[in-house]
Amino acid sequence: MQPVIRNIYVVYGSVSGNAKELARQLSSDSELANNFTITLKALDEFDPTELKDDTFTAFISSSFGDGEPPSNAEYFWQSFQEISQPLLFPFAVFGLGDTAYPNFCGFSKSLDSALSANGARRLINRVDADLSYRVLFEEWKTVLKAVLLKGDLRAGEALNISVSSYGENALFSAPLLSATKISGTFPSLYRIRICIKNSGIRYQPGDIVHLKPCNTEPLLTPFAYYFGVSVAEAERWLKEKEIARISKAVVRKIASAFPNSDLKSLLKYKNKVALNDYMKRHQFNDFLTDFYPEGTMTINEFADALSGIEPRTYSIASSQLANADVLELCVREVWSDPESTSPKPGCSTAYLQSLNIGDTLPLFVRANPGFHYDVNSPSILIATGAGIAPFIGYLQSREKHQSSAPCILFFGEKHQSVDYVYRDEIKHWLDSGVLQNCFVAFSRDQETKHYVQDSVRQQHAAVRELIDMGAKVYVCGRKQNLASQIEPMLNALSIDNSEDNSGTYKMLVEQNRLHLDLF
Ligand SMILES: Cc1cc2nc3c(=O)[nH]c(=O)nc-3n(C[C@H](O)[C@H](O)[C@H](O)COP(=O)(O)O)c2cc1C
Repeated sequence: MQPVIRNIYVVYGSVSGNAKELARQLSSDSELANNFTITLKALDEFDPTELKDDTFTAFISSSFGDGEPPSNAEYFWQSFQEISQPLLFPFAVFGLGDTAYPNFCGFSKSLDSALSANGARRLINRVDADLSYRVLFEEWKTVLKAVLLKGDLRAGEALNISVSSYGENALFSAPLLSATKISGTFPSLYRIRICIKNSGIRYQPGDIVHLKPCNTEPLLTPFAYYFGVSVAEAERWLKEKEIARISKAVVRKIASAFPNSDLKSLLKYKNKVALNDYMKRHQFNDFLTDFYPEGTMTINEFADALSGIEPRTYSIASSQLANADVLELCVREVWSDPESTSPKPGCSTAYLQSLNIGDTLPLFVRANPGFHYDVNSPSILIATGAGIAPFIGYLQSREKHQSSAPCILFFGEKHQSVDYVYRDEIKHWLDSGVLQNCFVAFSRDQETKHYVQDSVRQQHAAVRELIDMGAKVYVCGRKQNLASQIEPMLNALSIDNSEDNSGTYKMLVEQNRLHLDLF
């Protein structure tokens, strides 16, 4: 016979207060309070070895870092590892987390299995809740009451409401809603709209989509020719292999299995720059024809040496506040050696171009907390090209929040006539006061190149004013174009005639007001 439960401990681990609020709510439930003695504690104040089998413990905790305990559960978790005696009490775990983190509900999952491994009796199946935790909490509470007040143990064993998280080994298949070319200068930008309805995916502007493409006909055909097989056969061996991006590790593997003197020389340290340049401008089919006569290796020997396709990452270009079921991307097409007479599409470019509306894209979303937007703070957004993507999400969320903190946008591209992407949306945001100003820099519209950093310098007074108001600065664009420009661009804003001209950049970094997303 199971011992009678007389007491309930509600213990929580919480940083920003979500788990604590749920714990408070549970501990003050009148039906439970009428039947049990209830104690509410933070996990760090709780000693599980004190509990007897007449005390049910409800663990409610979030996860932080890489699926680690929140700060007020760290001491508990460390002491827990040292417990040697068996635990006898009945328990249930309700975890709060965010599916955008790779280790979704990592701490509550570890806690649930460690309690059970130490002998504690799980009365209710664990719940892994995402940001919509309130709805799941109500369901959990109903089951908890059925178990504790009515002795309905089956209800606890049958509960199955956890949110599953997506990752590299559990991709969500998201139907394509539309793919529109939105800029003219080659290589172009595309606006991709994807349906995430019923996925449970929650994201914030600034977060990242990992898309796992596969190789399609334009990439597979040259391999079919080279190996003398059908495209279907090439697809069978190479569909999921990284054939568009050459990596040193794979080149070394092939060179060691199939020695070649030219390749051996290229792999020497002194030829590092030449090798990097070769890898940047070529794909593996060029590599095969450049170094190996046909017949040197079979398609399966070649496939064995290759690695699997790495997911491609893109900044999300939308806010879920604007549309919870749709996720947007702003993607630049990739061609190897775009200046040559016969550029070849990258894997993801060819893959996206092969899709029809309604086809599904395998993906997952990861949080990027360093680039989340603070709607309550004045802000300066600086983007080049596809770097506009997260800022579209920021501006959508500003609109929904009716943010009154001022915001200005700088955007750089090549030609105003064909590359001014999101022009209508920007105009709407300017007209409606969501955005206070937008300064554009089109580099190729005049004799001397004019870049986004030149616009920032020109608008010195407006930028300085916002910085003095405490503005946060967000910069997104290609590393190659922007990385070396940011520090001088911001330091040029330091007060005129000031002796210390290194002030603004250092100050923004020290105050955590400079957010960079360079790709
Ligand atoms: C910096 C940071 C790191 C986080 N790391 C994780 C994580 O690794 N796994 C997870 O599931 N959730 C993670 N989260 C999400 C929190 O667990 C989630 O927001 C939770 O609702 C917070 O609850 P609390 O207010 O009780 O602490 C993280 C949140 C932040 C801000």
